[in-house]
Amino acid sequence: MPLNKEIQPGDNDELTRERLQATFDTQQMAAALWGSDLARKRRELAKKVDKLTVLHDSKDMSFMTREEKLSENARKVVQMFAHVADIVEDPSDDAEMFHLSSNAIGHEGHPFGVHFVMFIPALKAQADDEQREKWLMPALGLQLIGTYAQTELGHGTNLRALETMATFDKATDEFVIHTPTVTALKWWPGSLGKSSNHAVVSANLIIDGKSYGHHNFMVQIRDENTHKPLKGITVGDIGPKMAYNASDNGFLGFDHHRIPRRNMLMRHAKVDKNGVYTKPPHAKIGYSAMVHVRSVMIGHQGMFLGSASTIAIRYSLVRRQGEIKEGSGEVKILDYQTQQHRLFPQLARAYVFMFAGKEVRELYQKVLSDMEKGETTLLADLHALTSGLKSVVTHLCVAGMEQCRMACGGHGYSRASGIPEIWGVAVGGCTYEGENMVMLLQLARYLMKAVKETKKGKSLGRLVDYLLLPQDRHSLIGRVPQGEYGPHLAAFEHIARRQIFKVADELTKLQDKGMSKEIAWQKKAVELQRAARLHTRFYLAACFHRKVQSVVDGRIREALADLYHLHLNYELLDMVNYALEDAYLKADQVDFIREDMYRLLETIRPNAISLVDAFEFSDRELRSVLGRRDGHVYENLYKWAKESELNRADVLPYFDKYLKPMMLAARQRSNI
Ligand SMILES: CCCCC/C=C\C/C=C\C/C=C\C/C=C\C/C=C/C(=O)SCCNC(=O)CCNC(=O)[C@H](O)C(C)(C)COP(=O)(O)OP(=O)(O)OC[C@H]1O[C@@H](n2cnc3c(N)ncnc32)[C@H](O)[C@@H]1OP(=O)(O)O
Ligand SMILES: Cc1cc2nc3c(=O)[nH]c(=O)nc-3n(C[C@H](O)[C@H](O)[C@H](O)COP(=O)(O)OP(=O)(O)OC[C@H]3O[C@@H](n4cnc5c(N)ncnc54)[C@H](O)[C@@H]3O)c2cc1C
Repeated sequence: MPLNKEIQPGDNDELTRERLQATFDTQQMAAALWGSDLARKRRELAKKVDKLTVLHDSKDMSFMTREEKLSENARKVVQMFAHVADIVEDPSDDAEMFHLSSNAIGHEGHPFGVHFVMFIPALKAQADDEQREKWLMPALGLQLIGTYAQTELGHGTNLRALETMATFDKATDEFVIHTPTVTALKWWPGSLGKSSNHAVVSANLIIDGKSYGHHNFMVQIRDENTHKPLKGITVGDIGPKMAYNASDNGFLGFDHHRIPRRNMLMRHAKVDKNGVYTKPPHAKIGYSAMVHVRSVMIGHQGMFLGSASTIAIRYSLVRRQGEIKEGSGEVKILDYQTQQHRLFPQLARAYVFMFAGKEVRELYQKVLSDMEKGETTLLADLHALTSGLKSVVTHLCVAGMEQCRMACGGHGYSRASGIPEIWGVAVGGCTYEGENMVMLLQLARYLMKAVKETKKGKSLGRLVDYLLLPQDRHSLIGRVPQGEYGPHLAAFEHIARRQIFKVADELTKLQDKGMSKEIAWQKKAVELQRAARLHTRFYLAACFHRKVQSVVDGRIREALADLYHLHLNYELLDMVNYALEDAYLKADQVDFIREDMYRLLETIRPNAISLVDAFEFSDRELRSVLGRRDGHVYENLYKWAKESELNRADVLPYFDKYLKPMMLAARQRSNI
C-alpha cells in the first residue's frame, strides 16, 4: 500500500511517480492538519457530495452572470440542507457544515453565509433565553434568513460614529429605528441585498434623549411570504465586487421603523419598560459576533492558501519548461530552486495558519462558555489574539496566493486555475471584520498595556509572558547544533520583544516631553503596528513548534518538522532587518539561515505533492483545472475554454455590428 493515498488508476504517470516518493501516510498527515475526526468526516462527505448530482455546479461559475451565480448557489444551498442528514454526521457542527458548503457550494457566497457565521452567533451570545426561543430556534431551523447589519456607508471601523438610531418610545414600548442621513445607510452586510428577511442591526440606543452607544436589535426587514421590504424599509444590493459575487451584499435604510422593545438583544445590556437601562458586564460584549468570525477566519484563510498551494504545486509537477542541463530534456518547473522557494514557504504558512486556527477556536469556545456565566476575564486576550492573527494571516495569505498564481505562469491568470476567485475572497478578509491596520493597532494597545504590567514584574496574560524574560544580546543560530531549532524560535521572540519595548519607550519619551498620549500614539503608529505584526509572527512560529512537538508518529513529525524549519528560516529572513538593527544576528548567521533554507527546499521537494495531497481537497472543492488530482491538465484546459460563452457561435453579433462595417468602410476608402 503506497503511503500517499491519492494514487488512482488513470492518473498522470508523472504525478503517480511523485506520489510514490512519500515518506509519510497522507491520511495520517490529514489527521494532523484537520484533526482525525474532521479529516474522516471531510473524506466521507466529499464522497457523498460526489454522488449527489443535485449538489453539483450546473456549469463552471466563471461563465455565469451575477444573477445566475446567486440563483445557482441558492439552489445548491437548499439542496444541501434537504440532504444534510444523509451527508454529515452532525449538522450542528459548524466545521463539518463549513466543509460541506465548501465542497458543494464553493466560496463565492450563498444566502446563508452571514446567517451562520454572524447572525446565529450574535443570537447565541447576545439574546436572552426568551429571545433565543423566538429567533434562534427558527434561525437554526431555516425558517428565516438573517444577516448582520453594522457597517454604514459613512463608517465601518469607528463604531462609535455609527448614526442609525434606536429611540425608545415609552408610550408604545417600542424602539423607533431610523436612518437620519445617507451616510447612515447600512452598507455591506452579506446576503442583505436580496436574500435576508431578518437582520441584527447595530443602532445607537437613545432613551429620553440620552445616547447609550450602539446596541444590537433584531429587525424583520422583509415580509415572510412576499419577500417585499416592510413599510419604512429600503433595501437592495450594493453591486458587483472584486470577488464573492454570489453574495448579495446590501444596503438598508429605515424611515422611523418601529420594533417592539424586546427586539433589543438583552442577554447582557437591558432596557425595561420604564426605560431603565442596565449596563452589560463588559463594554464590548456586544462585539462578540465579530470576534467569532475573526476566530473562524484564521483556519479558513489557511485553507485558502492551502488550496492555492495545492493547485500551484500539482501544476508545477505537470508543467515542463526549459532545461537545467542542456540536452537532458525539459524539467518539471518544480525542479527549479526559484519555484520551490516561491511555493514551499506558502505551503508551510498554510499548515501553520490551520494549526493556529484550531488553537484560536479552542480559546473562543472557552471565552464563550465563560461569557455564558457572566465571566469576561479572557475577552481582552481573545480580542488581542484574534485582532493580530486576523490581520497577519489574511495579509500573508493573499501575498502567498499571489505567489502561487504567478508560479503558474499564464495559466495562473486564467480563471481555470481557480486561484483568482479564492484570492478575491481571501483578500476581502483583509478588510472585513476590522480593517487589518486598525486591528493591528488594537493588538498594539494590548501590548503597550502588557509592557506596563511587565515593568511591575507582572504579566497581563499567557500570550505576553515572554515579555518578562531578559533579552539575549546575541543569537545562537549556527553557533550550537541545530536540534529542534530553539535558537531560531528564540530569535522570533527576541525581535518581537525588542520592538515592543522600543516603541513603548519611544511613547514614554514623547509623553515625557509633554506630548499628549494620543498624539504620541500617532507619531509611533507605524512602529506600533510593526510590534503587533512581530508579536503575531512569533505566536505563529511558537504554535508551529507546539504542533510538531505534539505529533507522536515519527514519519509525520519529521515531514512536519521540515516544513516548520523552513518556516522559521524563511520568516526570519523576511524580518531580518529587525535582527540586524541591534546586531543580534551577524552576517554569517544570516548566510547560515539562507543555506539551511535552500537545503530544506531540496529535502521537502520529494514530499511536495504528498504534503498538498494531505489537505485532501476534492477536485470538486478545489474547482481548478490546473490543480486536478489526476494531473490531466492540458486536455481539460482545452475543454474548459470551449465552454466559454464567447464560443457559443463562430461569429458574434458585435462583429457584424461594429467591426465589419468599419473594415468595409476602410476597404472602400482605400479603393477610391
Ligand atoms: C451553510 C452552512 C455554512 C456554514 C458557514 C460557516 C462559515 C461561513 C464561511 C464564510 C463566511 C461567509 C461570509 C463572511 C464574510 C464576511 C462577513 C463580514 C462581516 C463584517 O465585516 S461585520 C462588521 C465588522 N466590523 C468591524 O470589525 C469593525 C471594526 N471596528 C471595531 O471592532 C471597533 O470599532 C474597534 C476598532 C475595535 C474600536 O472600538 P471602540 O469601541 O471604539 O473601542 P476602543 O476605544 O478602540 O477600545 C476600547 C477598549 O475596548 C477593547 N475592545 C475593542 N473591541 C473589543 C472586543 N471585540 N472585545 C474585547 N475588547 C475589545 C479595546 O481593546 C480597548 O481596550 P482598552 O483596555 O485598551 O481600553
Ligand atoms: C466582503 C465584505 C463583506 C462584508 N460583510 C459585512 C457584513 O456582513 N456586515 C457588516 O456590517 N459589514 C460588512 N462588511 C464591512 C466591513 O466590516 C468594513 O468594510 C470594515 O470593517 C472596514 O471598515 P471601512 O470600510 O469603514 O474602512 P475604513 O475605516 O474607512 O478604512 C479605510 C482606511 O482608513 C484606515 N483607518 C480607519 N480608521 C483608522 C484608525 N483609527 N487608525 C488608523 N487607520 C485607520 C484603514 O486602515 C484603511 O486604510 C463587509 C466588507 C467586505 C469587504
